[in-house]
Formats: sequence, structure tokens, C-alpha cells
Amino acid sequence: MSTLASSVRIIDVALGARSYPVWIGPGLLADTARWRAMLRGRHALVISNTTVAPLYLDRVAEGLDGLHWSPFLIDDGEAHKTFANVGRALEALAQLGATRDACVVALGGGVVGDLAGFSAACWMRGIDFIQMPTTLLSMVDSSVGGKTGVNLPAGKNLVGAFHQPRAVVADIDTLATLPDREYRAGLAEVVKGAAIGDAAFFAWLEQHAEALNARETAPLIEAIARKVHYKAGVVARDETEQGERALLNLGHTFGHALETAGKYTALLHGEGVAVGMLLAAKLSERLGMSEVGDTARLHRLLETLGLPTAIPRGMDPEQLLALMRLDKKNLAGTLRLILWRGVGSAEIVSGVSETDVMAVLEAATH
Ligand SMILES: NC(=O)c1ccc[n+]([C@@H]2O[C@H](COP(=O)([O-])OP(=O)(O)OC[C@H]3O[C@@H](n4cnc5c(N)ncnc54)[C@H](O)[C@@H]3O)[C@@H](O)[C@H]2O)c1
Ligand SMILES: O=C(O)C(=O)C[C@@H](O)[C@H](O)[C@H](O)COP(=O)(O)O
Ligand SMILES: [Zn+2]
Repeated sequence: MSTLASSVRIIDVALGARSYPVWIGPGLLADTARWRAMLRGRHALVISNTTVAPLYLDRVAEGLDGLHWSPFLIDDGEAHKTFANVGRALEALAQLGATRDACVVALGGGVVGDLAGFSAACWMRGIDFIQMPTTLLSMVDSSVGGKTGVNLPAGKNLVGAFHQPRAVVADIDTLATLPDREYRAGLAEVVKGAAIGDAAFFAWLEQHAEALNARETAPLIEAIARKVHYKAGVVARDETEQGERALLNLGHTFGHALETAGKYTALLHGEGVAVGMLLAAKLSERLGMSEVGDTARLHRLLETLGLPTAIPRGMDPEQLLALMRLDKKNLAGTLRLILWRGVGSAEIVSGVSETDVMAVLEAATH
């Protein structure tokens, strides 16, 4: 599934006629011949934000030379992953005169990628898009698998569509400008993949944590490629989350509630996932599904990687539980959570008791 072509790792997301490559390596944005071949028509809308565009839009612009294209920039931050901005992106496509063979290019982190992908899914009922992730989190997670969408004030990702990209261009050179906190948030989604389904990878992360903290290139590429390879396999087996794919949500029912309660500013998505995974581990332990030792290993790894492990001060457990009731995995009005069987194994559990969830939230709140 993964090959080495010069210094670029290529992982295929195997979805039949809609299969696509994830290219991971240095210099990929400037390697315009590679990704330009994925554009079918004459129109392109590059969706980015006010932080990323000044850094990297030039490199993309070179590859679009001769096409009819324009940039569309949103303000920076999770609070801007909104319906209103999708509406504006669709207006920009209209202004461009984009036909059905147009392509949306998502240049940025997961916020840009989710919003751009959803805009592409909506325009004329679905046009091509290419992911150009520029954060670690978007390279290892959000650019792969075709989950697109936006937030509502009521909760995270409540509106969206499955819409796969044509290609993912993960240029690791862009990580040079990524702030430390954002980099660490990306590592949380790497840990998640290992915690759910790859015990050997989890042990590898424990051994290479300091190298990853130092952003050493070879271990970093290895970590990105292993996580993408794992996720690509899950997506190929269960594209629209009928079963196994829900495991990728470990820590997210708690995490999304924490993000929303913090008004999308207290915690980054990856930070919410880090705290959420630990809460899920504690709940699993309480339900007799996992061992104290596994929770301790997870806690230690997250701490070593500089990630938060506690609920931010002042959050209300009742409010968090109310937000968890709106999670998309829930069925028939009962909580359906991803719980942990220990390092390398997770399970979807229906009908989780709110009393147990509340006990874990209260124990972790101060
Ligand atoms: N679709 C999925 O499967 C999926 C998976 C995981 C997360 N998500 C979503 O992704 C979002 C989080 O993504 P994220 O962590 O990338 O956050 P983000 O998109 O907000 O980017 C993080 C910050 O880094 C900045 N930035 C991006 N690239 C940069 C660079 N190269 N140099 C300097 N600054 C840069 C951004 O402007 C932003 O301030 C959330 O909305 C989450 O729900 C989606
Ligand atoms: O790709 C998936 O499937 C995931 O669940 C990946 C998650 O890391 C990601 O945060 C995703 O956006 C969550 O999706 P949601 O369905 O819980 O909104
Ligand atoms: Zn996530």
C-alpha cells in the first residue's frame, strides 16, 4: 500500500473508481506537474485562510498558471468553519463561472479542508477537490477519508457530507511554519490511530516521542505515513461509517463537547481529542473494559508529547453531557461511544449509561 518514490511516500486510499493517492514528502506544493494532472477542467477555486495564504498560495498559484482560478480566503480559526462561509465559497464559485469540471483546492489545516470539501460537495451537487494540508493534524487525519462539513452553534460537524478528494498533497515543508501547539495537537490524532488499532505503532511512538517533539524529519514522515496508512485502510473498508470507521472517533464524543463548551477557543481539536481519549479510557476502565496500566501508558505518552490531559478549569459536567447527547453516533436517544480495550483495541458501545459518563466527567472536573 505504501511505496517509496524518491523521497515521497505514496499511500493509496482504495475506493475503486474513486481511489486516490496521498503524497507525503518535501517540496510537493512546488511539484506542480504531479498535482496539476489531477485537475480536469479549466476552473479552480483555492480555498485557504488569512494565515496560510500569505505563506503558501504563491506556490500553488504557479501550478494553476493558464487556468481560470481565484483564491477564496476565510478568517482563521475553528469559529469560522460555518455555513455562512460555505455560502460565500459557493458565491465565489458562481462568480468564477465554475462548471462541473471545476476543482476546489483546499490549502490549509482541517478547518479549511472540511469547509472546502463541503463546498465542493455542494457546488452543482459535487465537483472535484484536492486537499493540500498544511498542519500535521490535517496531514494525518482530516485530509484523508472524505469527511467534510461545518459546525453549528449547537455542536461540532453537525452538517456535512462524505465527499472524497481526488488527491492529497501533504508537503511536509509547510510544517516549518506551524506553531508548536498546533504541531502537538496533530500528534494527538497520531496517538489516536495507534491507540485504536496498532499496538506496535503505539510502542514505536513511546520510543520516538522525543524525536517527534524535536520534529526530526525521518521519524515525523514515518509517523505521518503510518497513521495515514492505518486510516486509509479503515476508510477503504467502511467509507461511510456503517461500522468500523466509527472507531476513528475515539475520544471525540468527549472532545467535541469540550471544544464546543470552550467556544472553539479554549481547546484545539487535537487537544480536545487528547483529553477526550483519556476520559474514554477512564470510562472504559470503570466499565471493566480496560486496565489501569493501559490508561497510565496513554496518559504518559500524551504528557510526553506536551498534550493536555485535564478538562479545562470551570467547565460544567452537566453542559458537557448535554453536548454529548447531540453526538452523531448516538442512536435512539442513548449515548453510543467508542470505548477502549487497551492499547491497540477499541470498540463501539451502545447504550452507555449517563450515570457512568457523569461520574467520569465529575471526577475529572475542577
Ligand atoms: N474531516 C476529518 O476527517 C477531520 C479529522 C480531524 C479533524 N477534523 C477537523 O479539522 C479541524 C482541525 O484542523 P487543524 O488542527 O488543522 O486546525 P486549523 O485548520 O484551525 O489549523 C490550525 C492553525 O494553524 C494555522 N496553520 C495552518 N497551516 C499552517 C502552516 N503551515 N504554518 C503556520 N500556520 C498554519 C491555521 O491558520 C490555524 O491557525 C477541526 O475542525 C476538526 O473538526 C476533521
Ligand atoms: O475520519 C473519521 O472518520 C474521523 O472520525 C476522524 C476524526 O478525527 C475527525 O475529527 C472527524 O472530523 C470526526 O468526525 P465526526 O463524524 O465525529 O464529526
Ligand atoms: Zn479528530
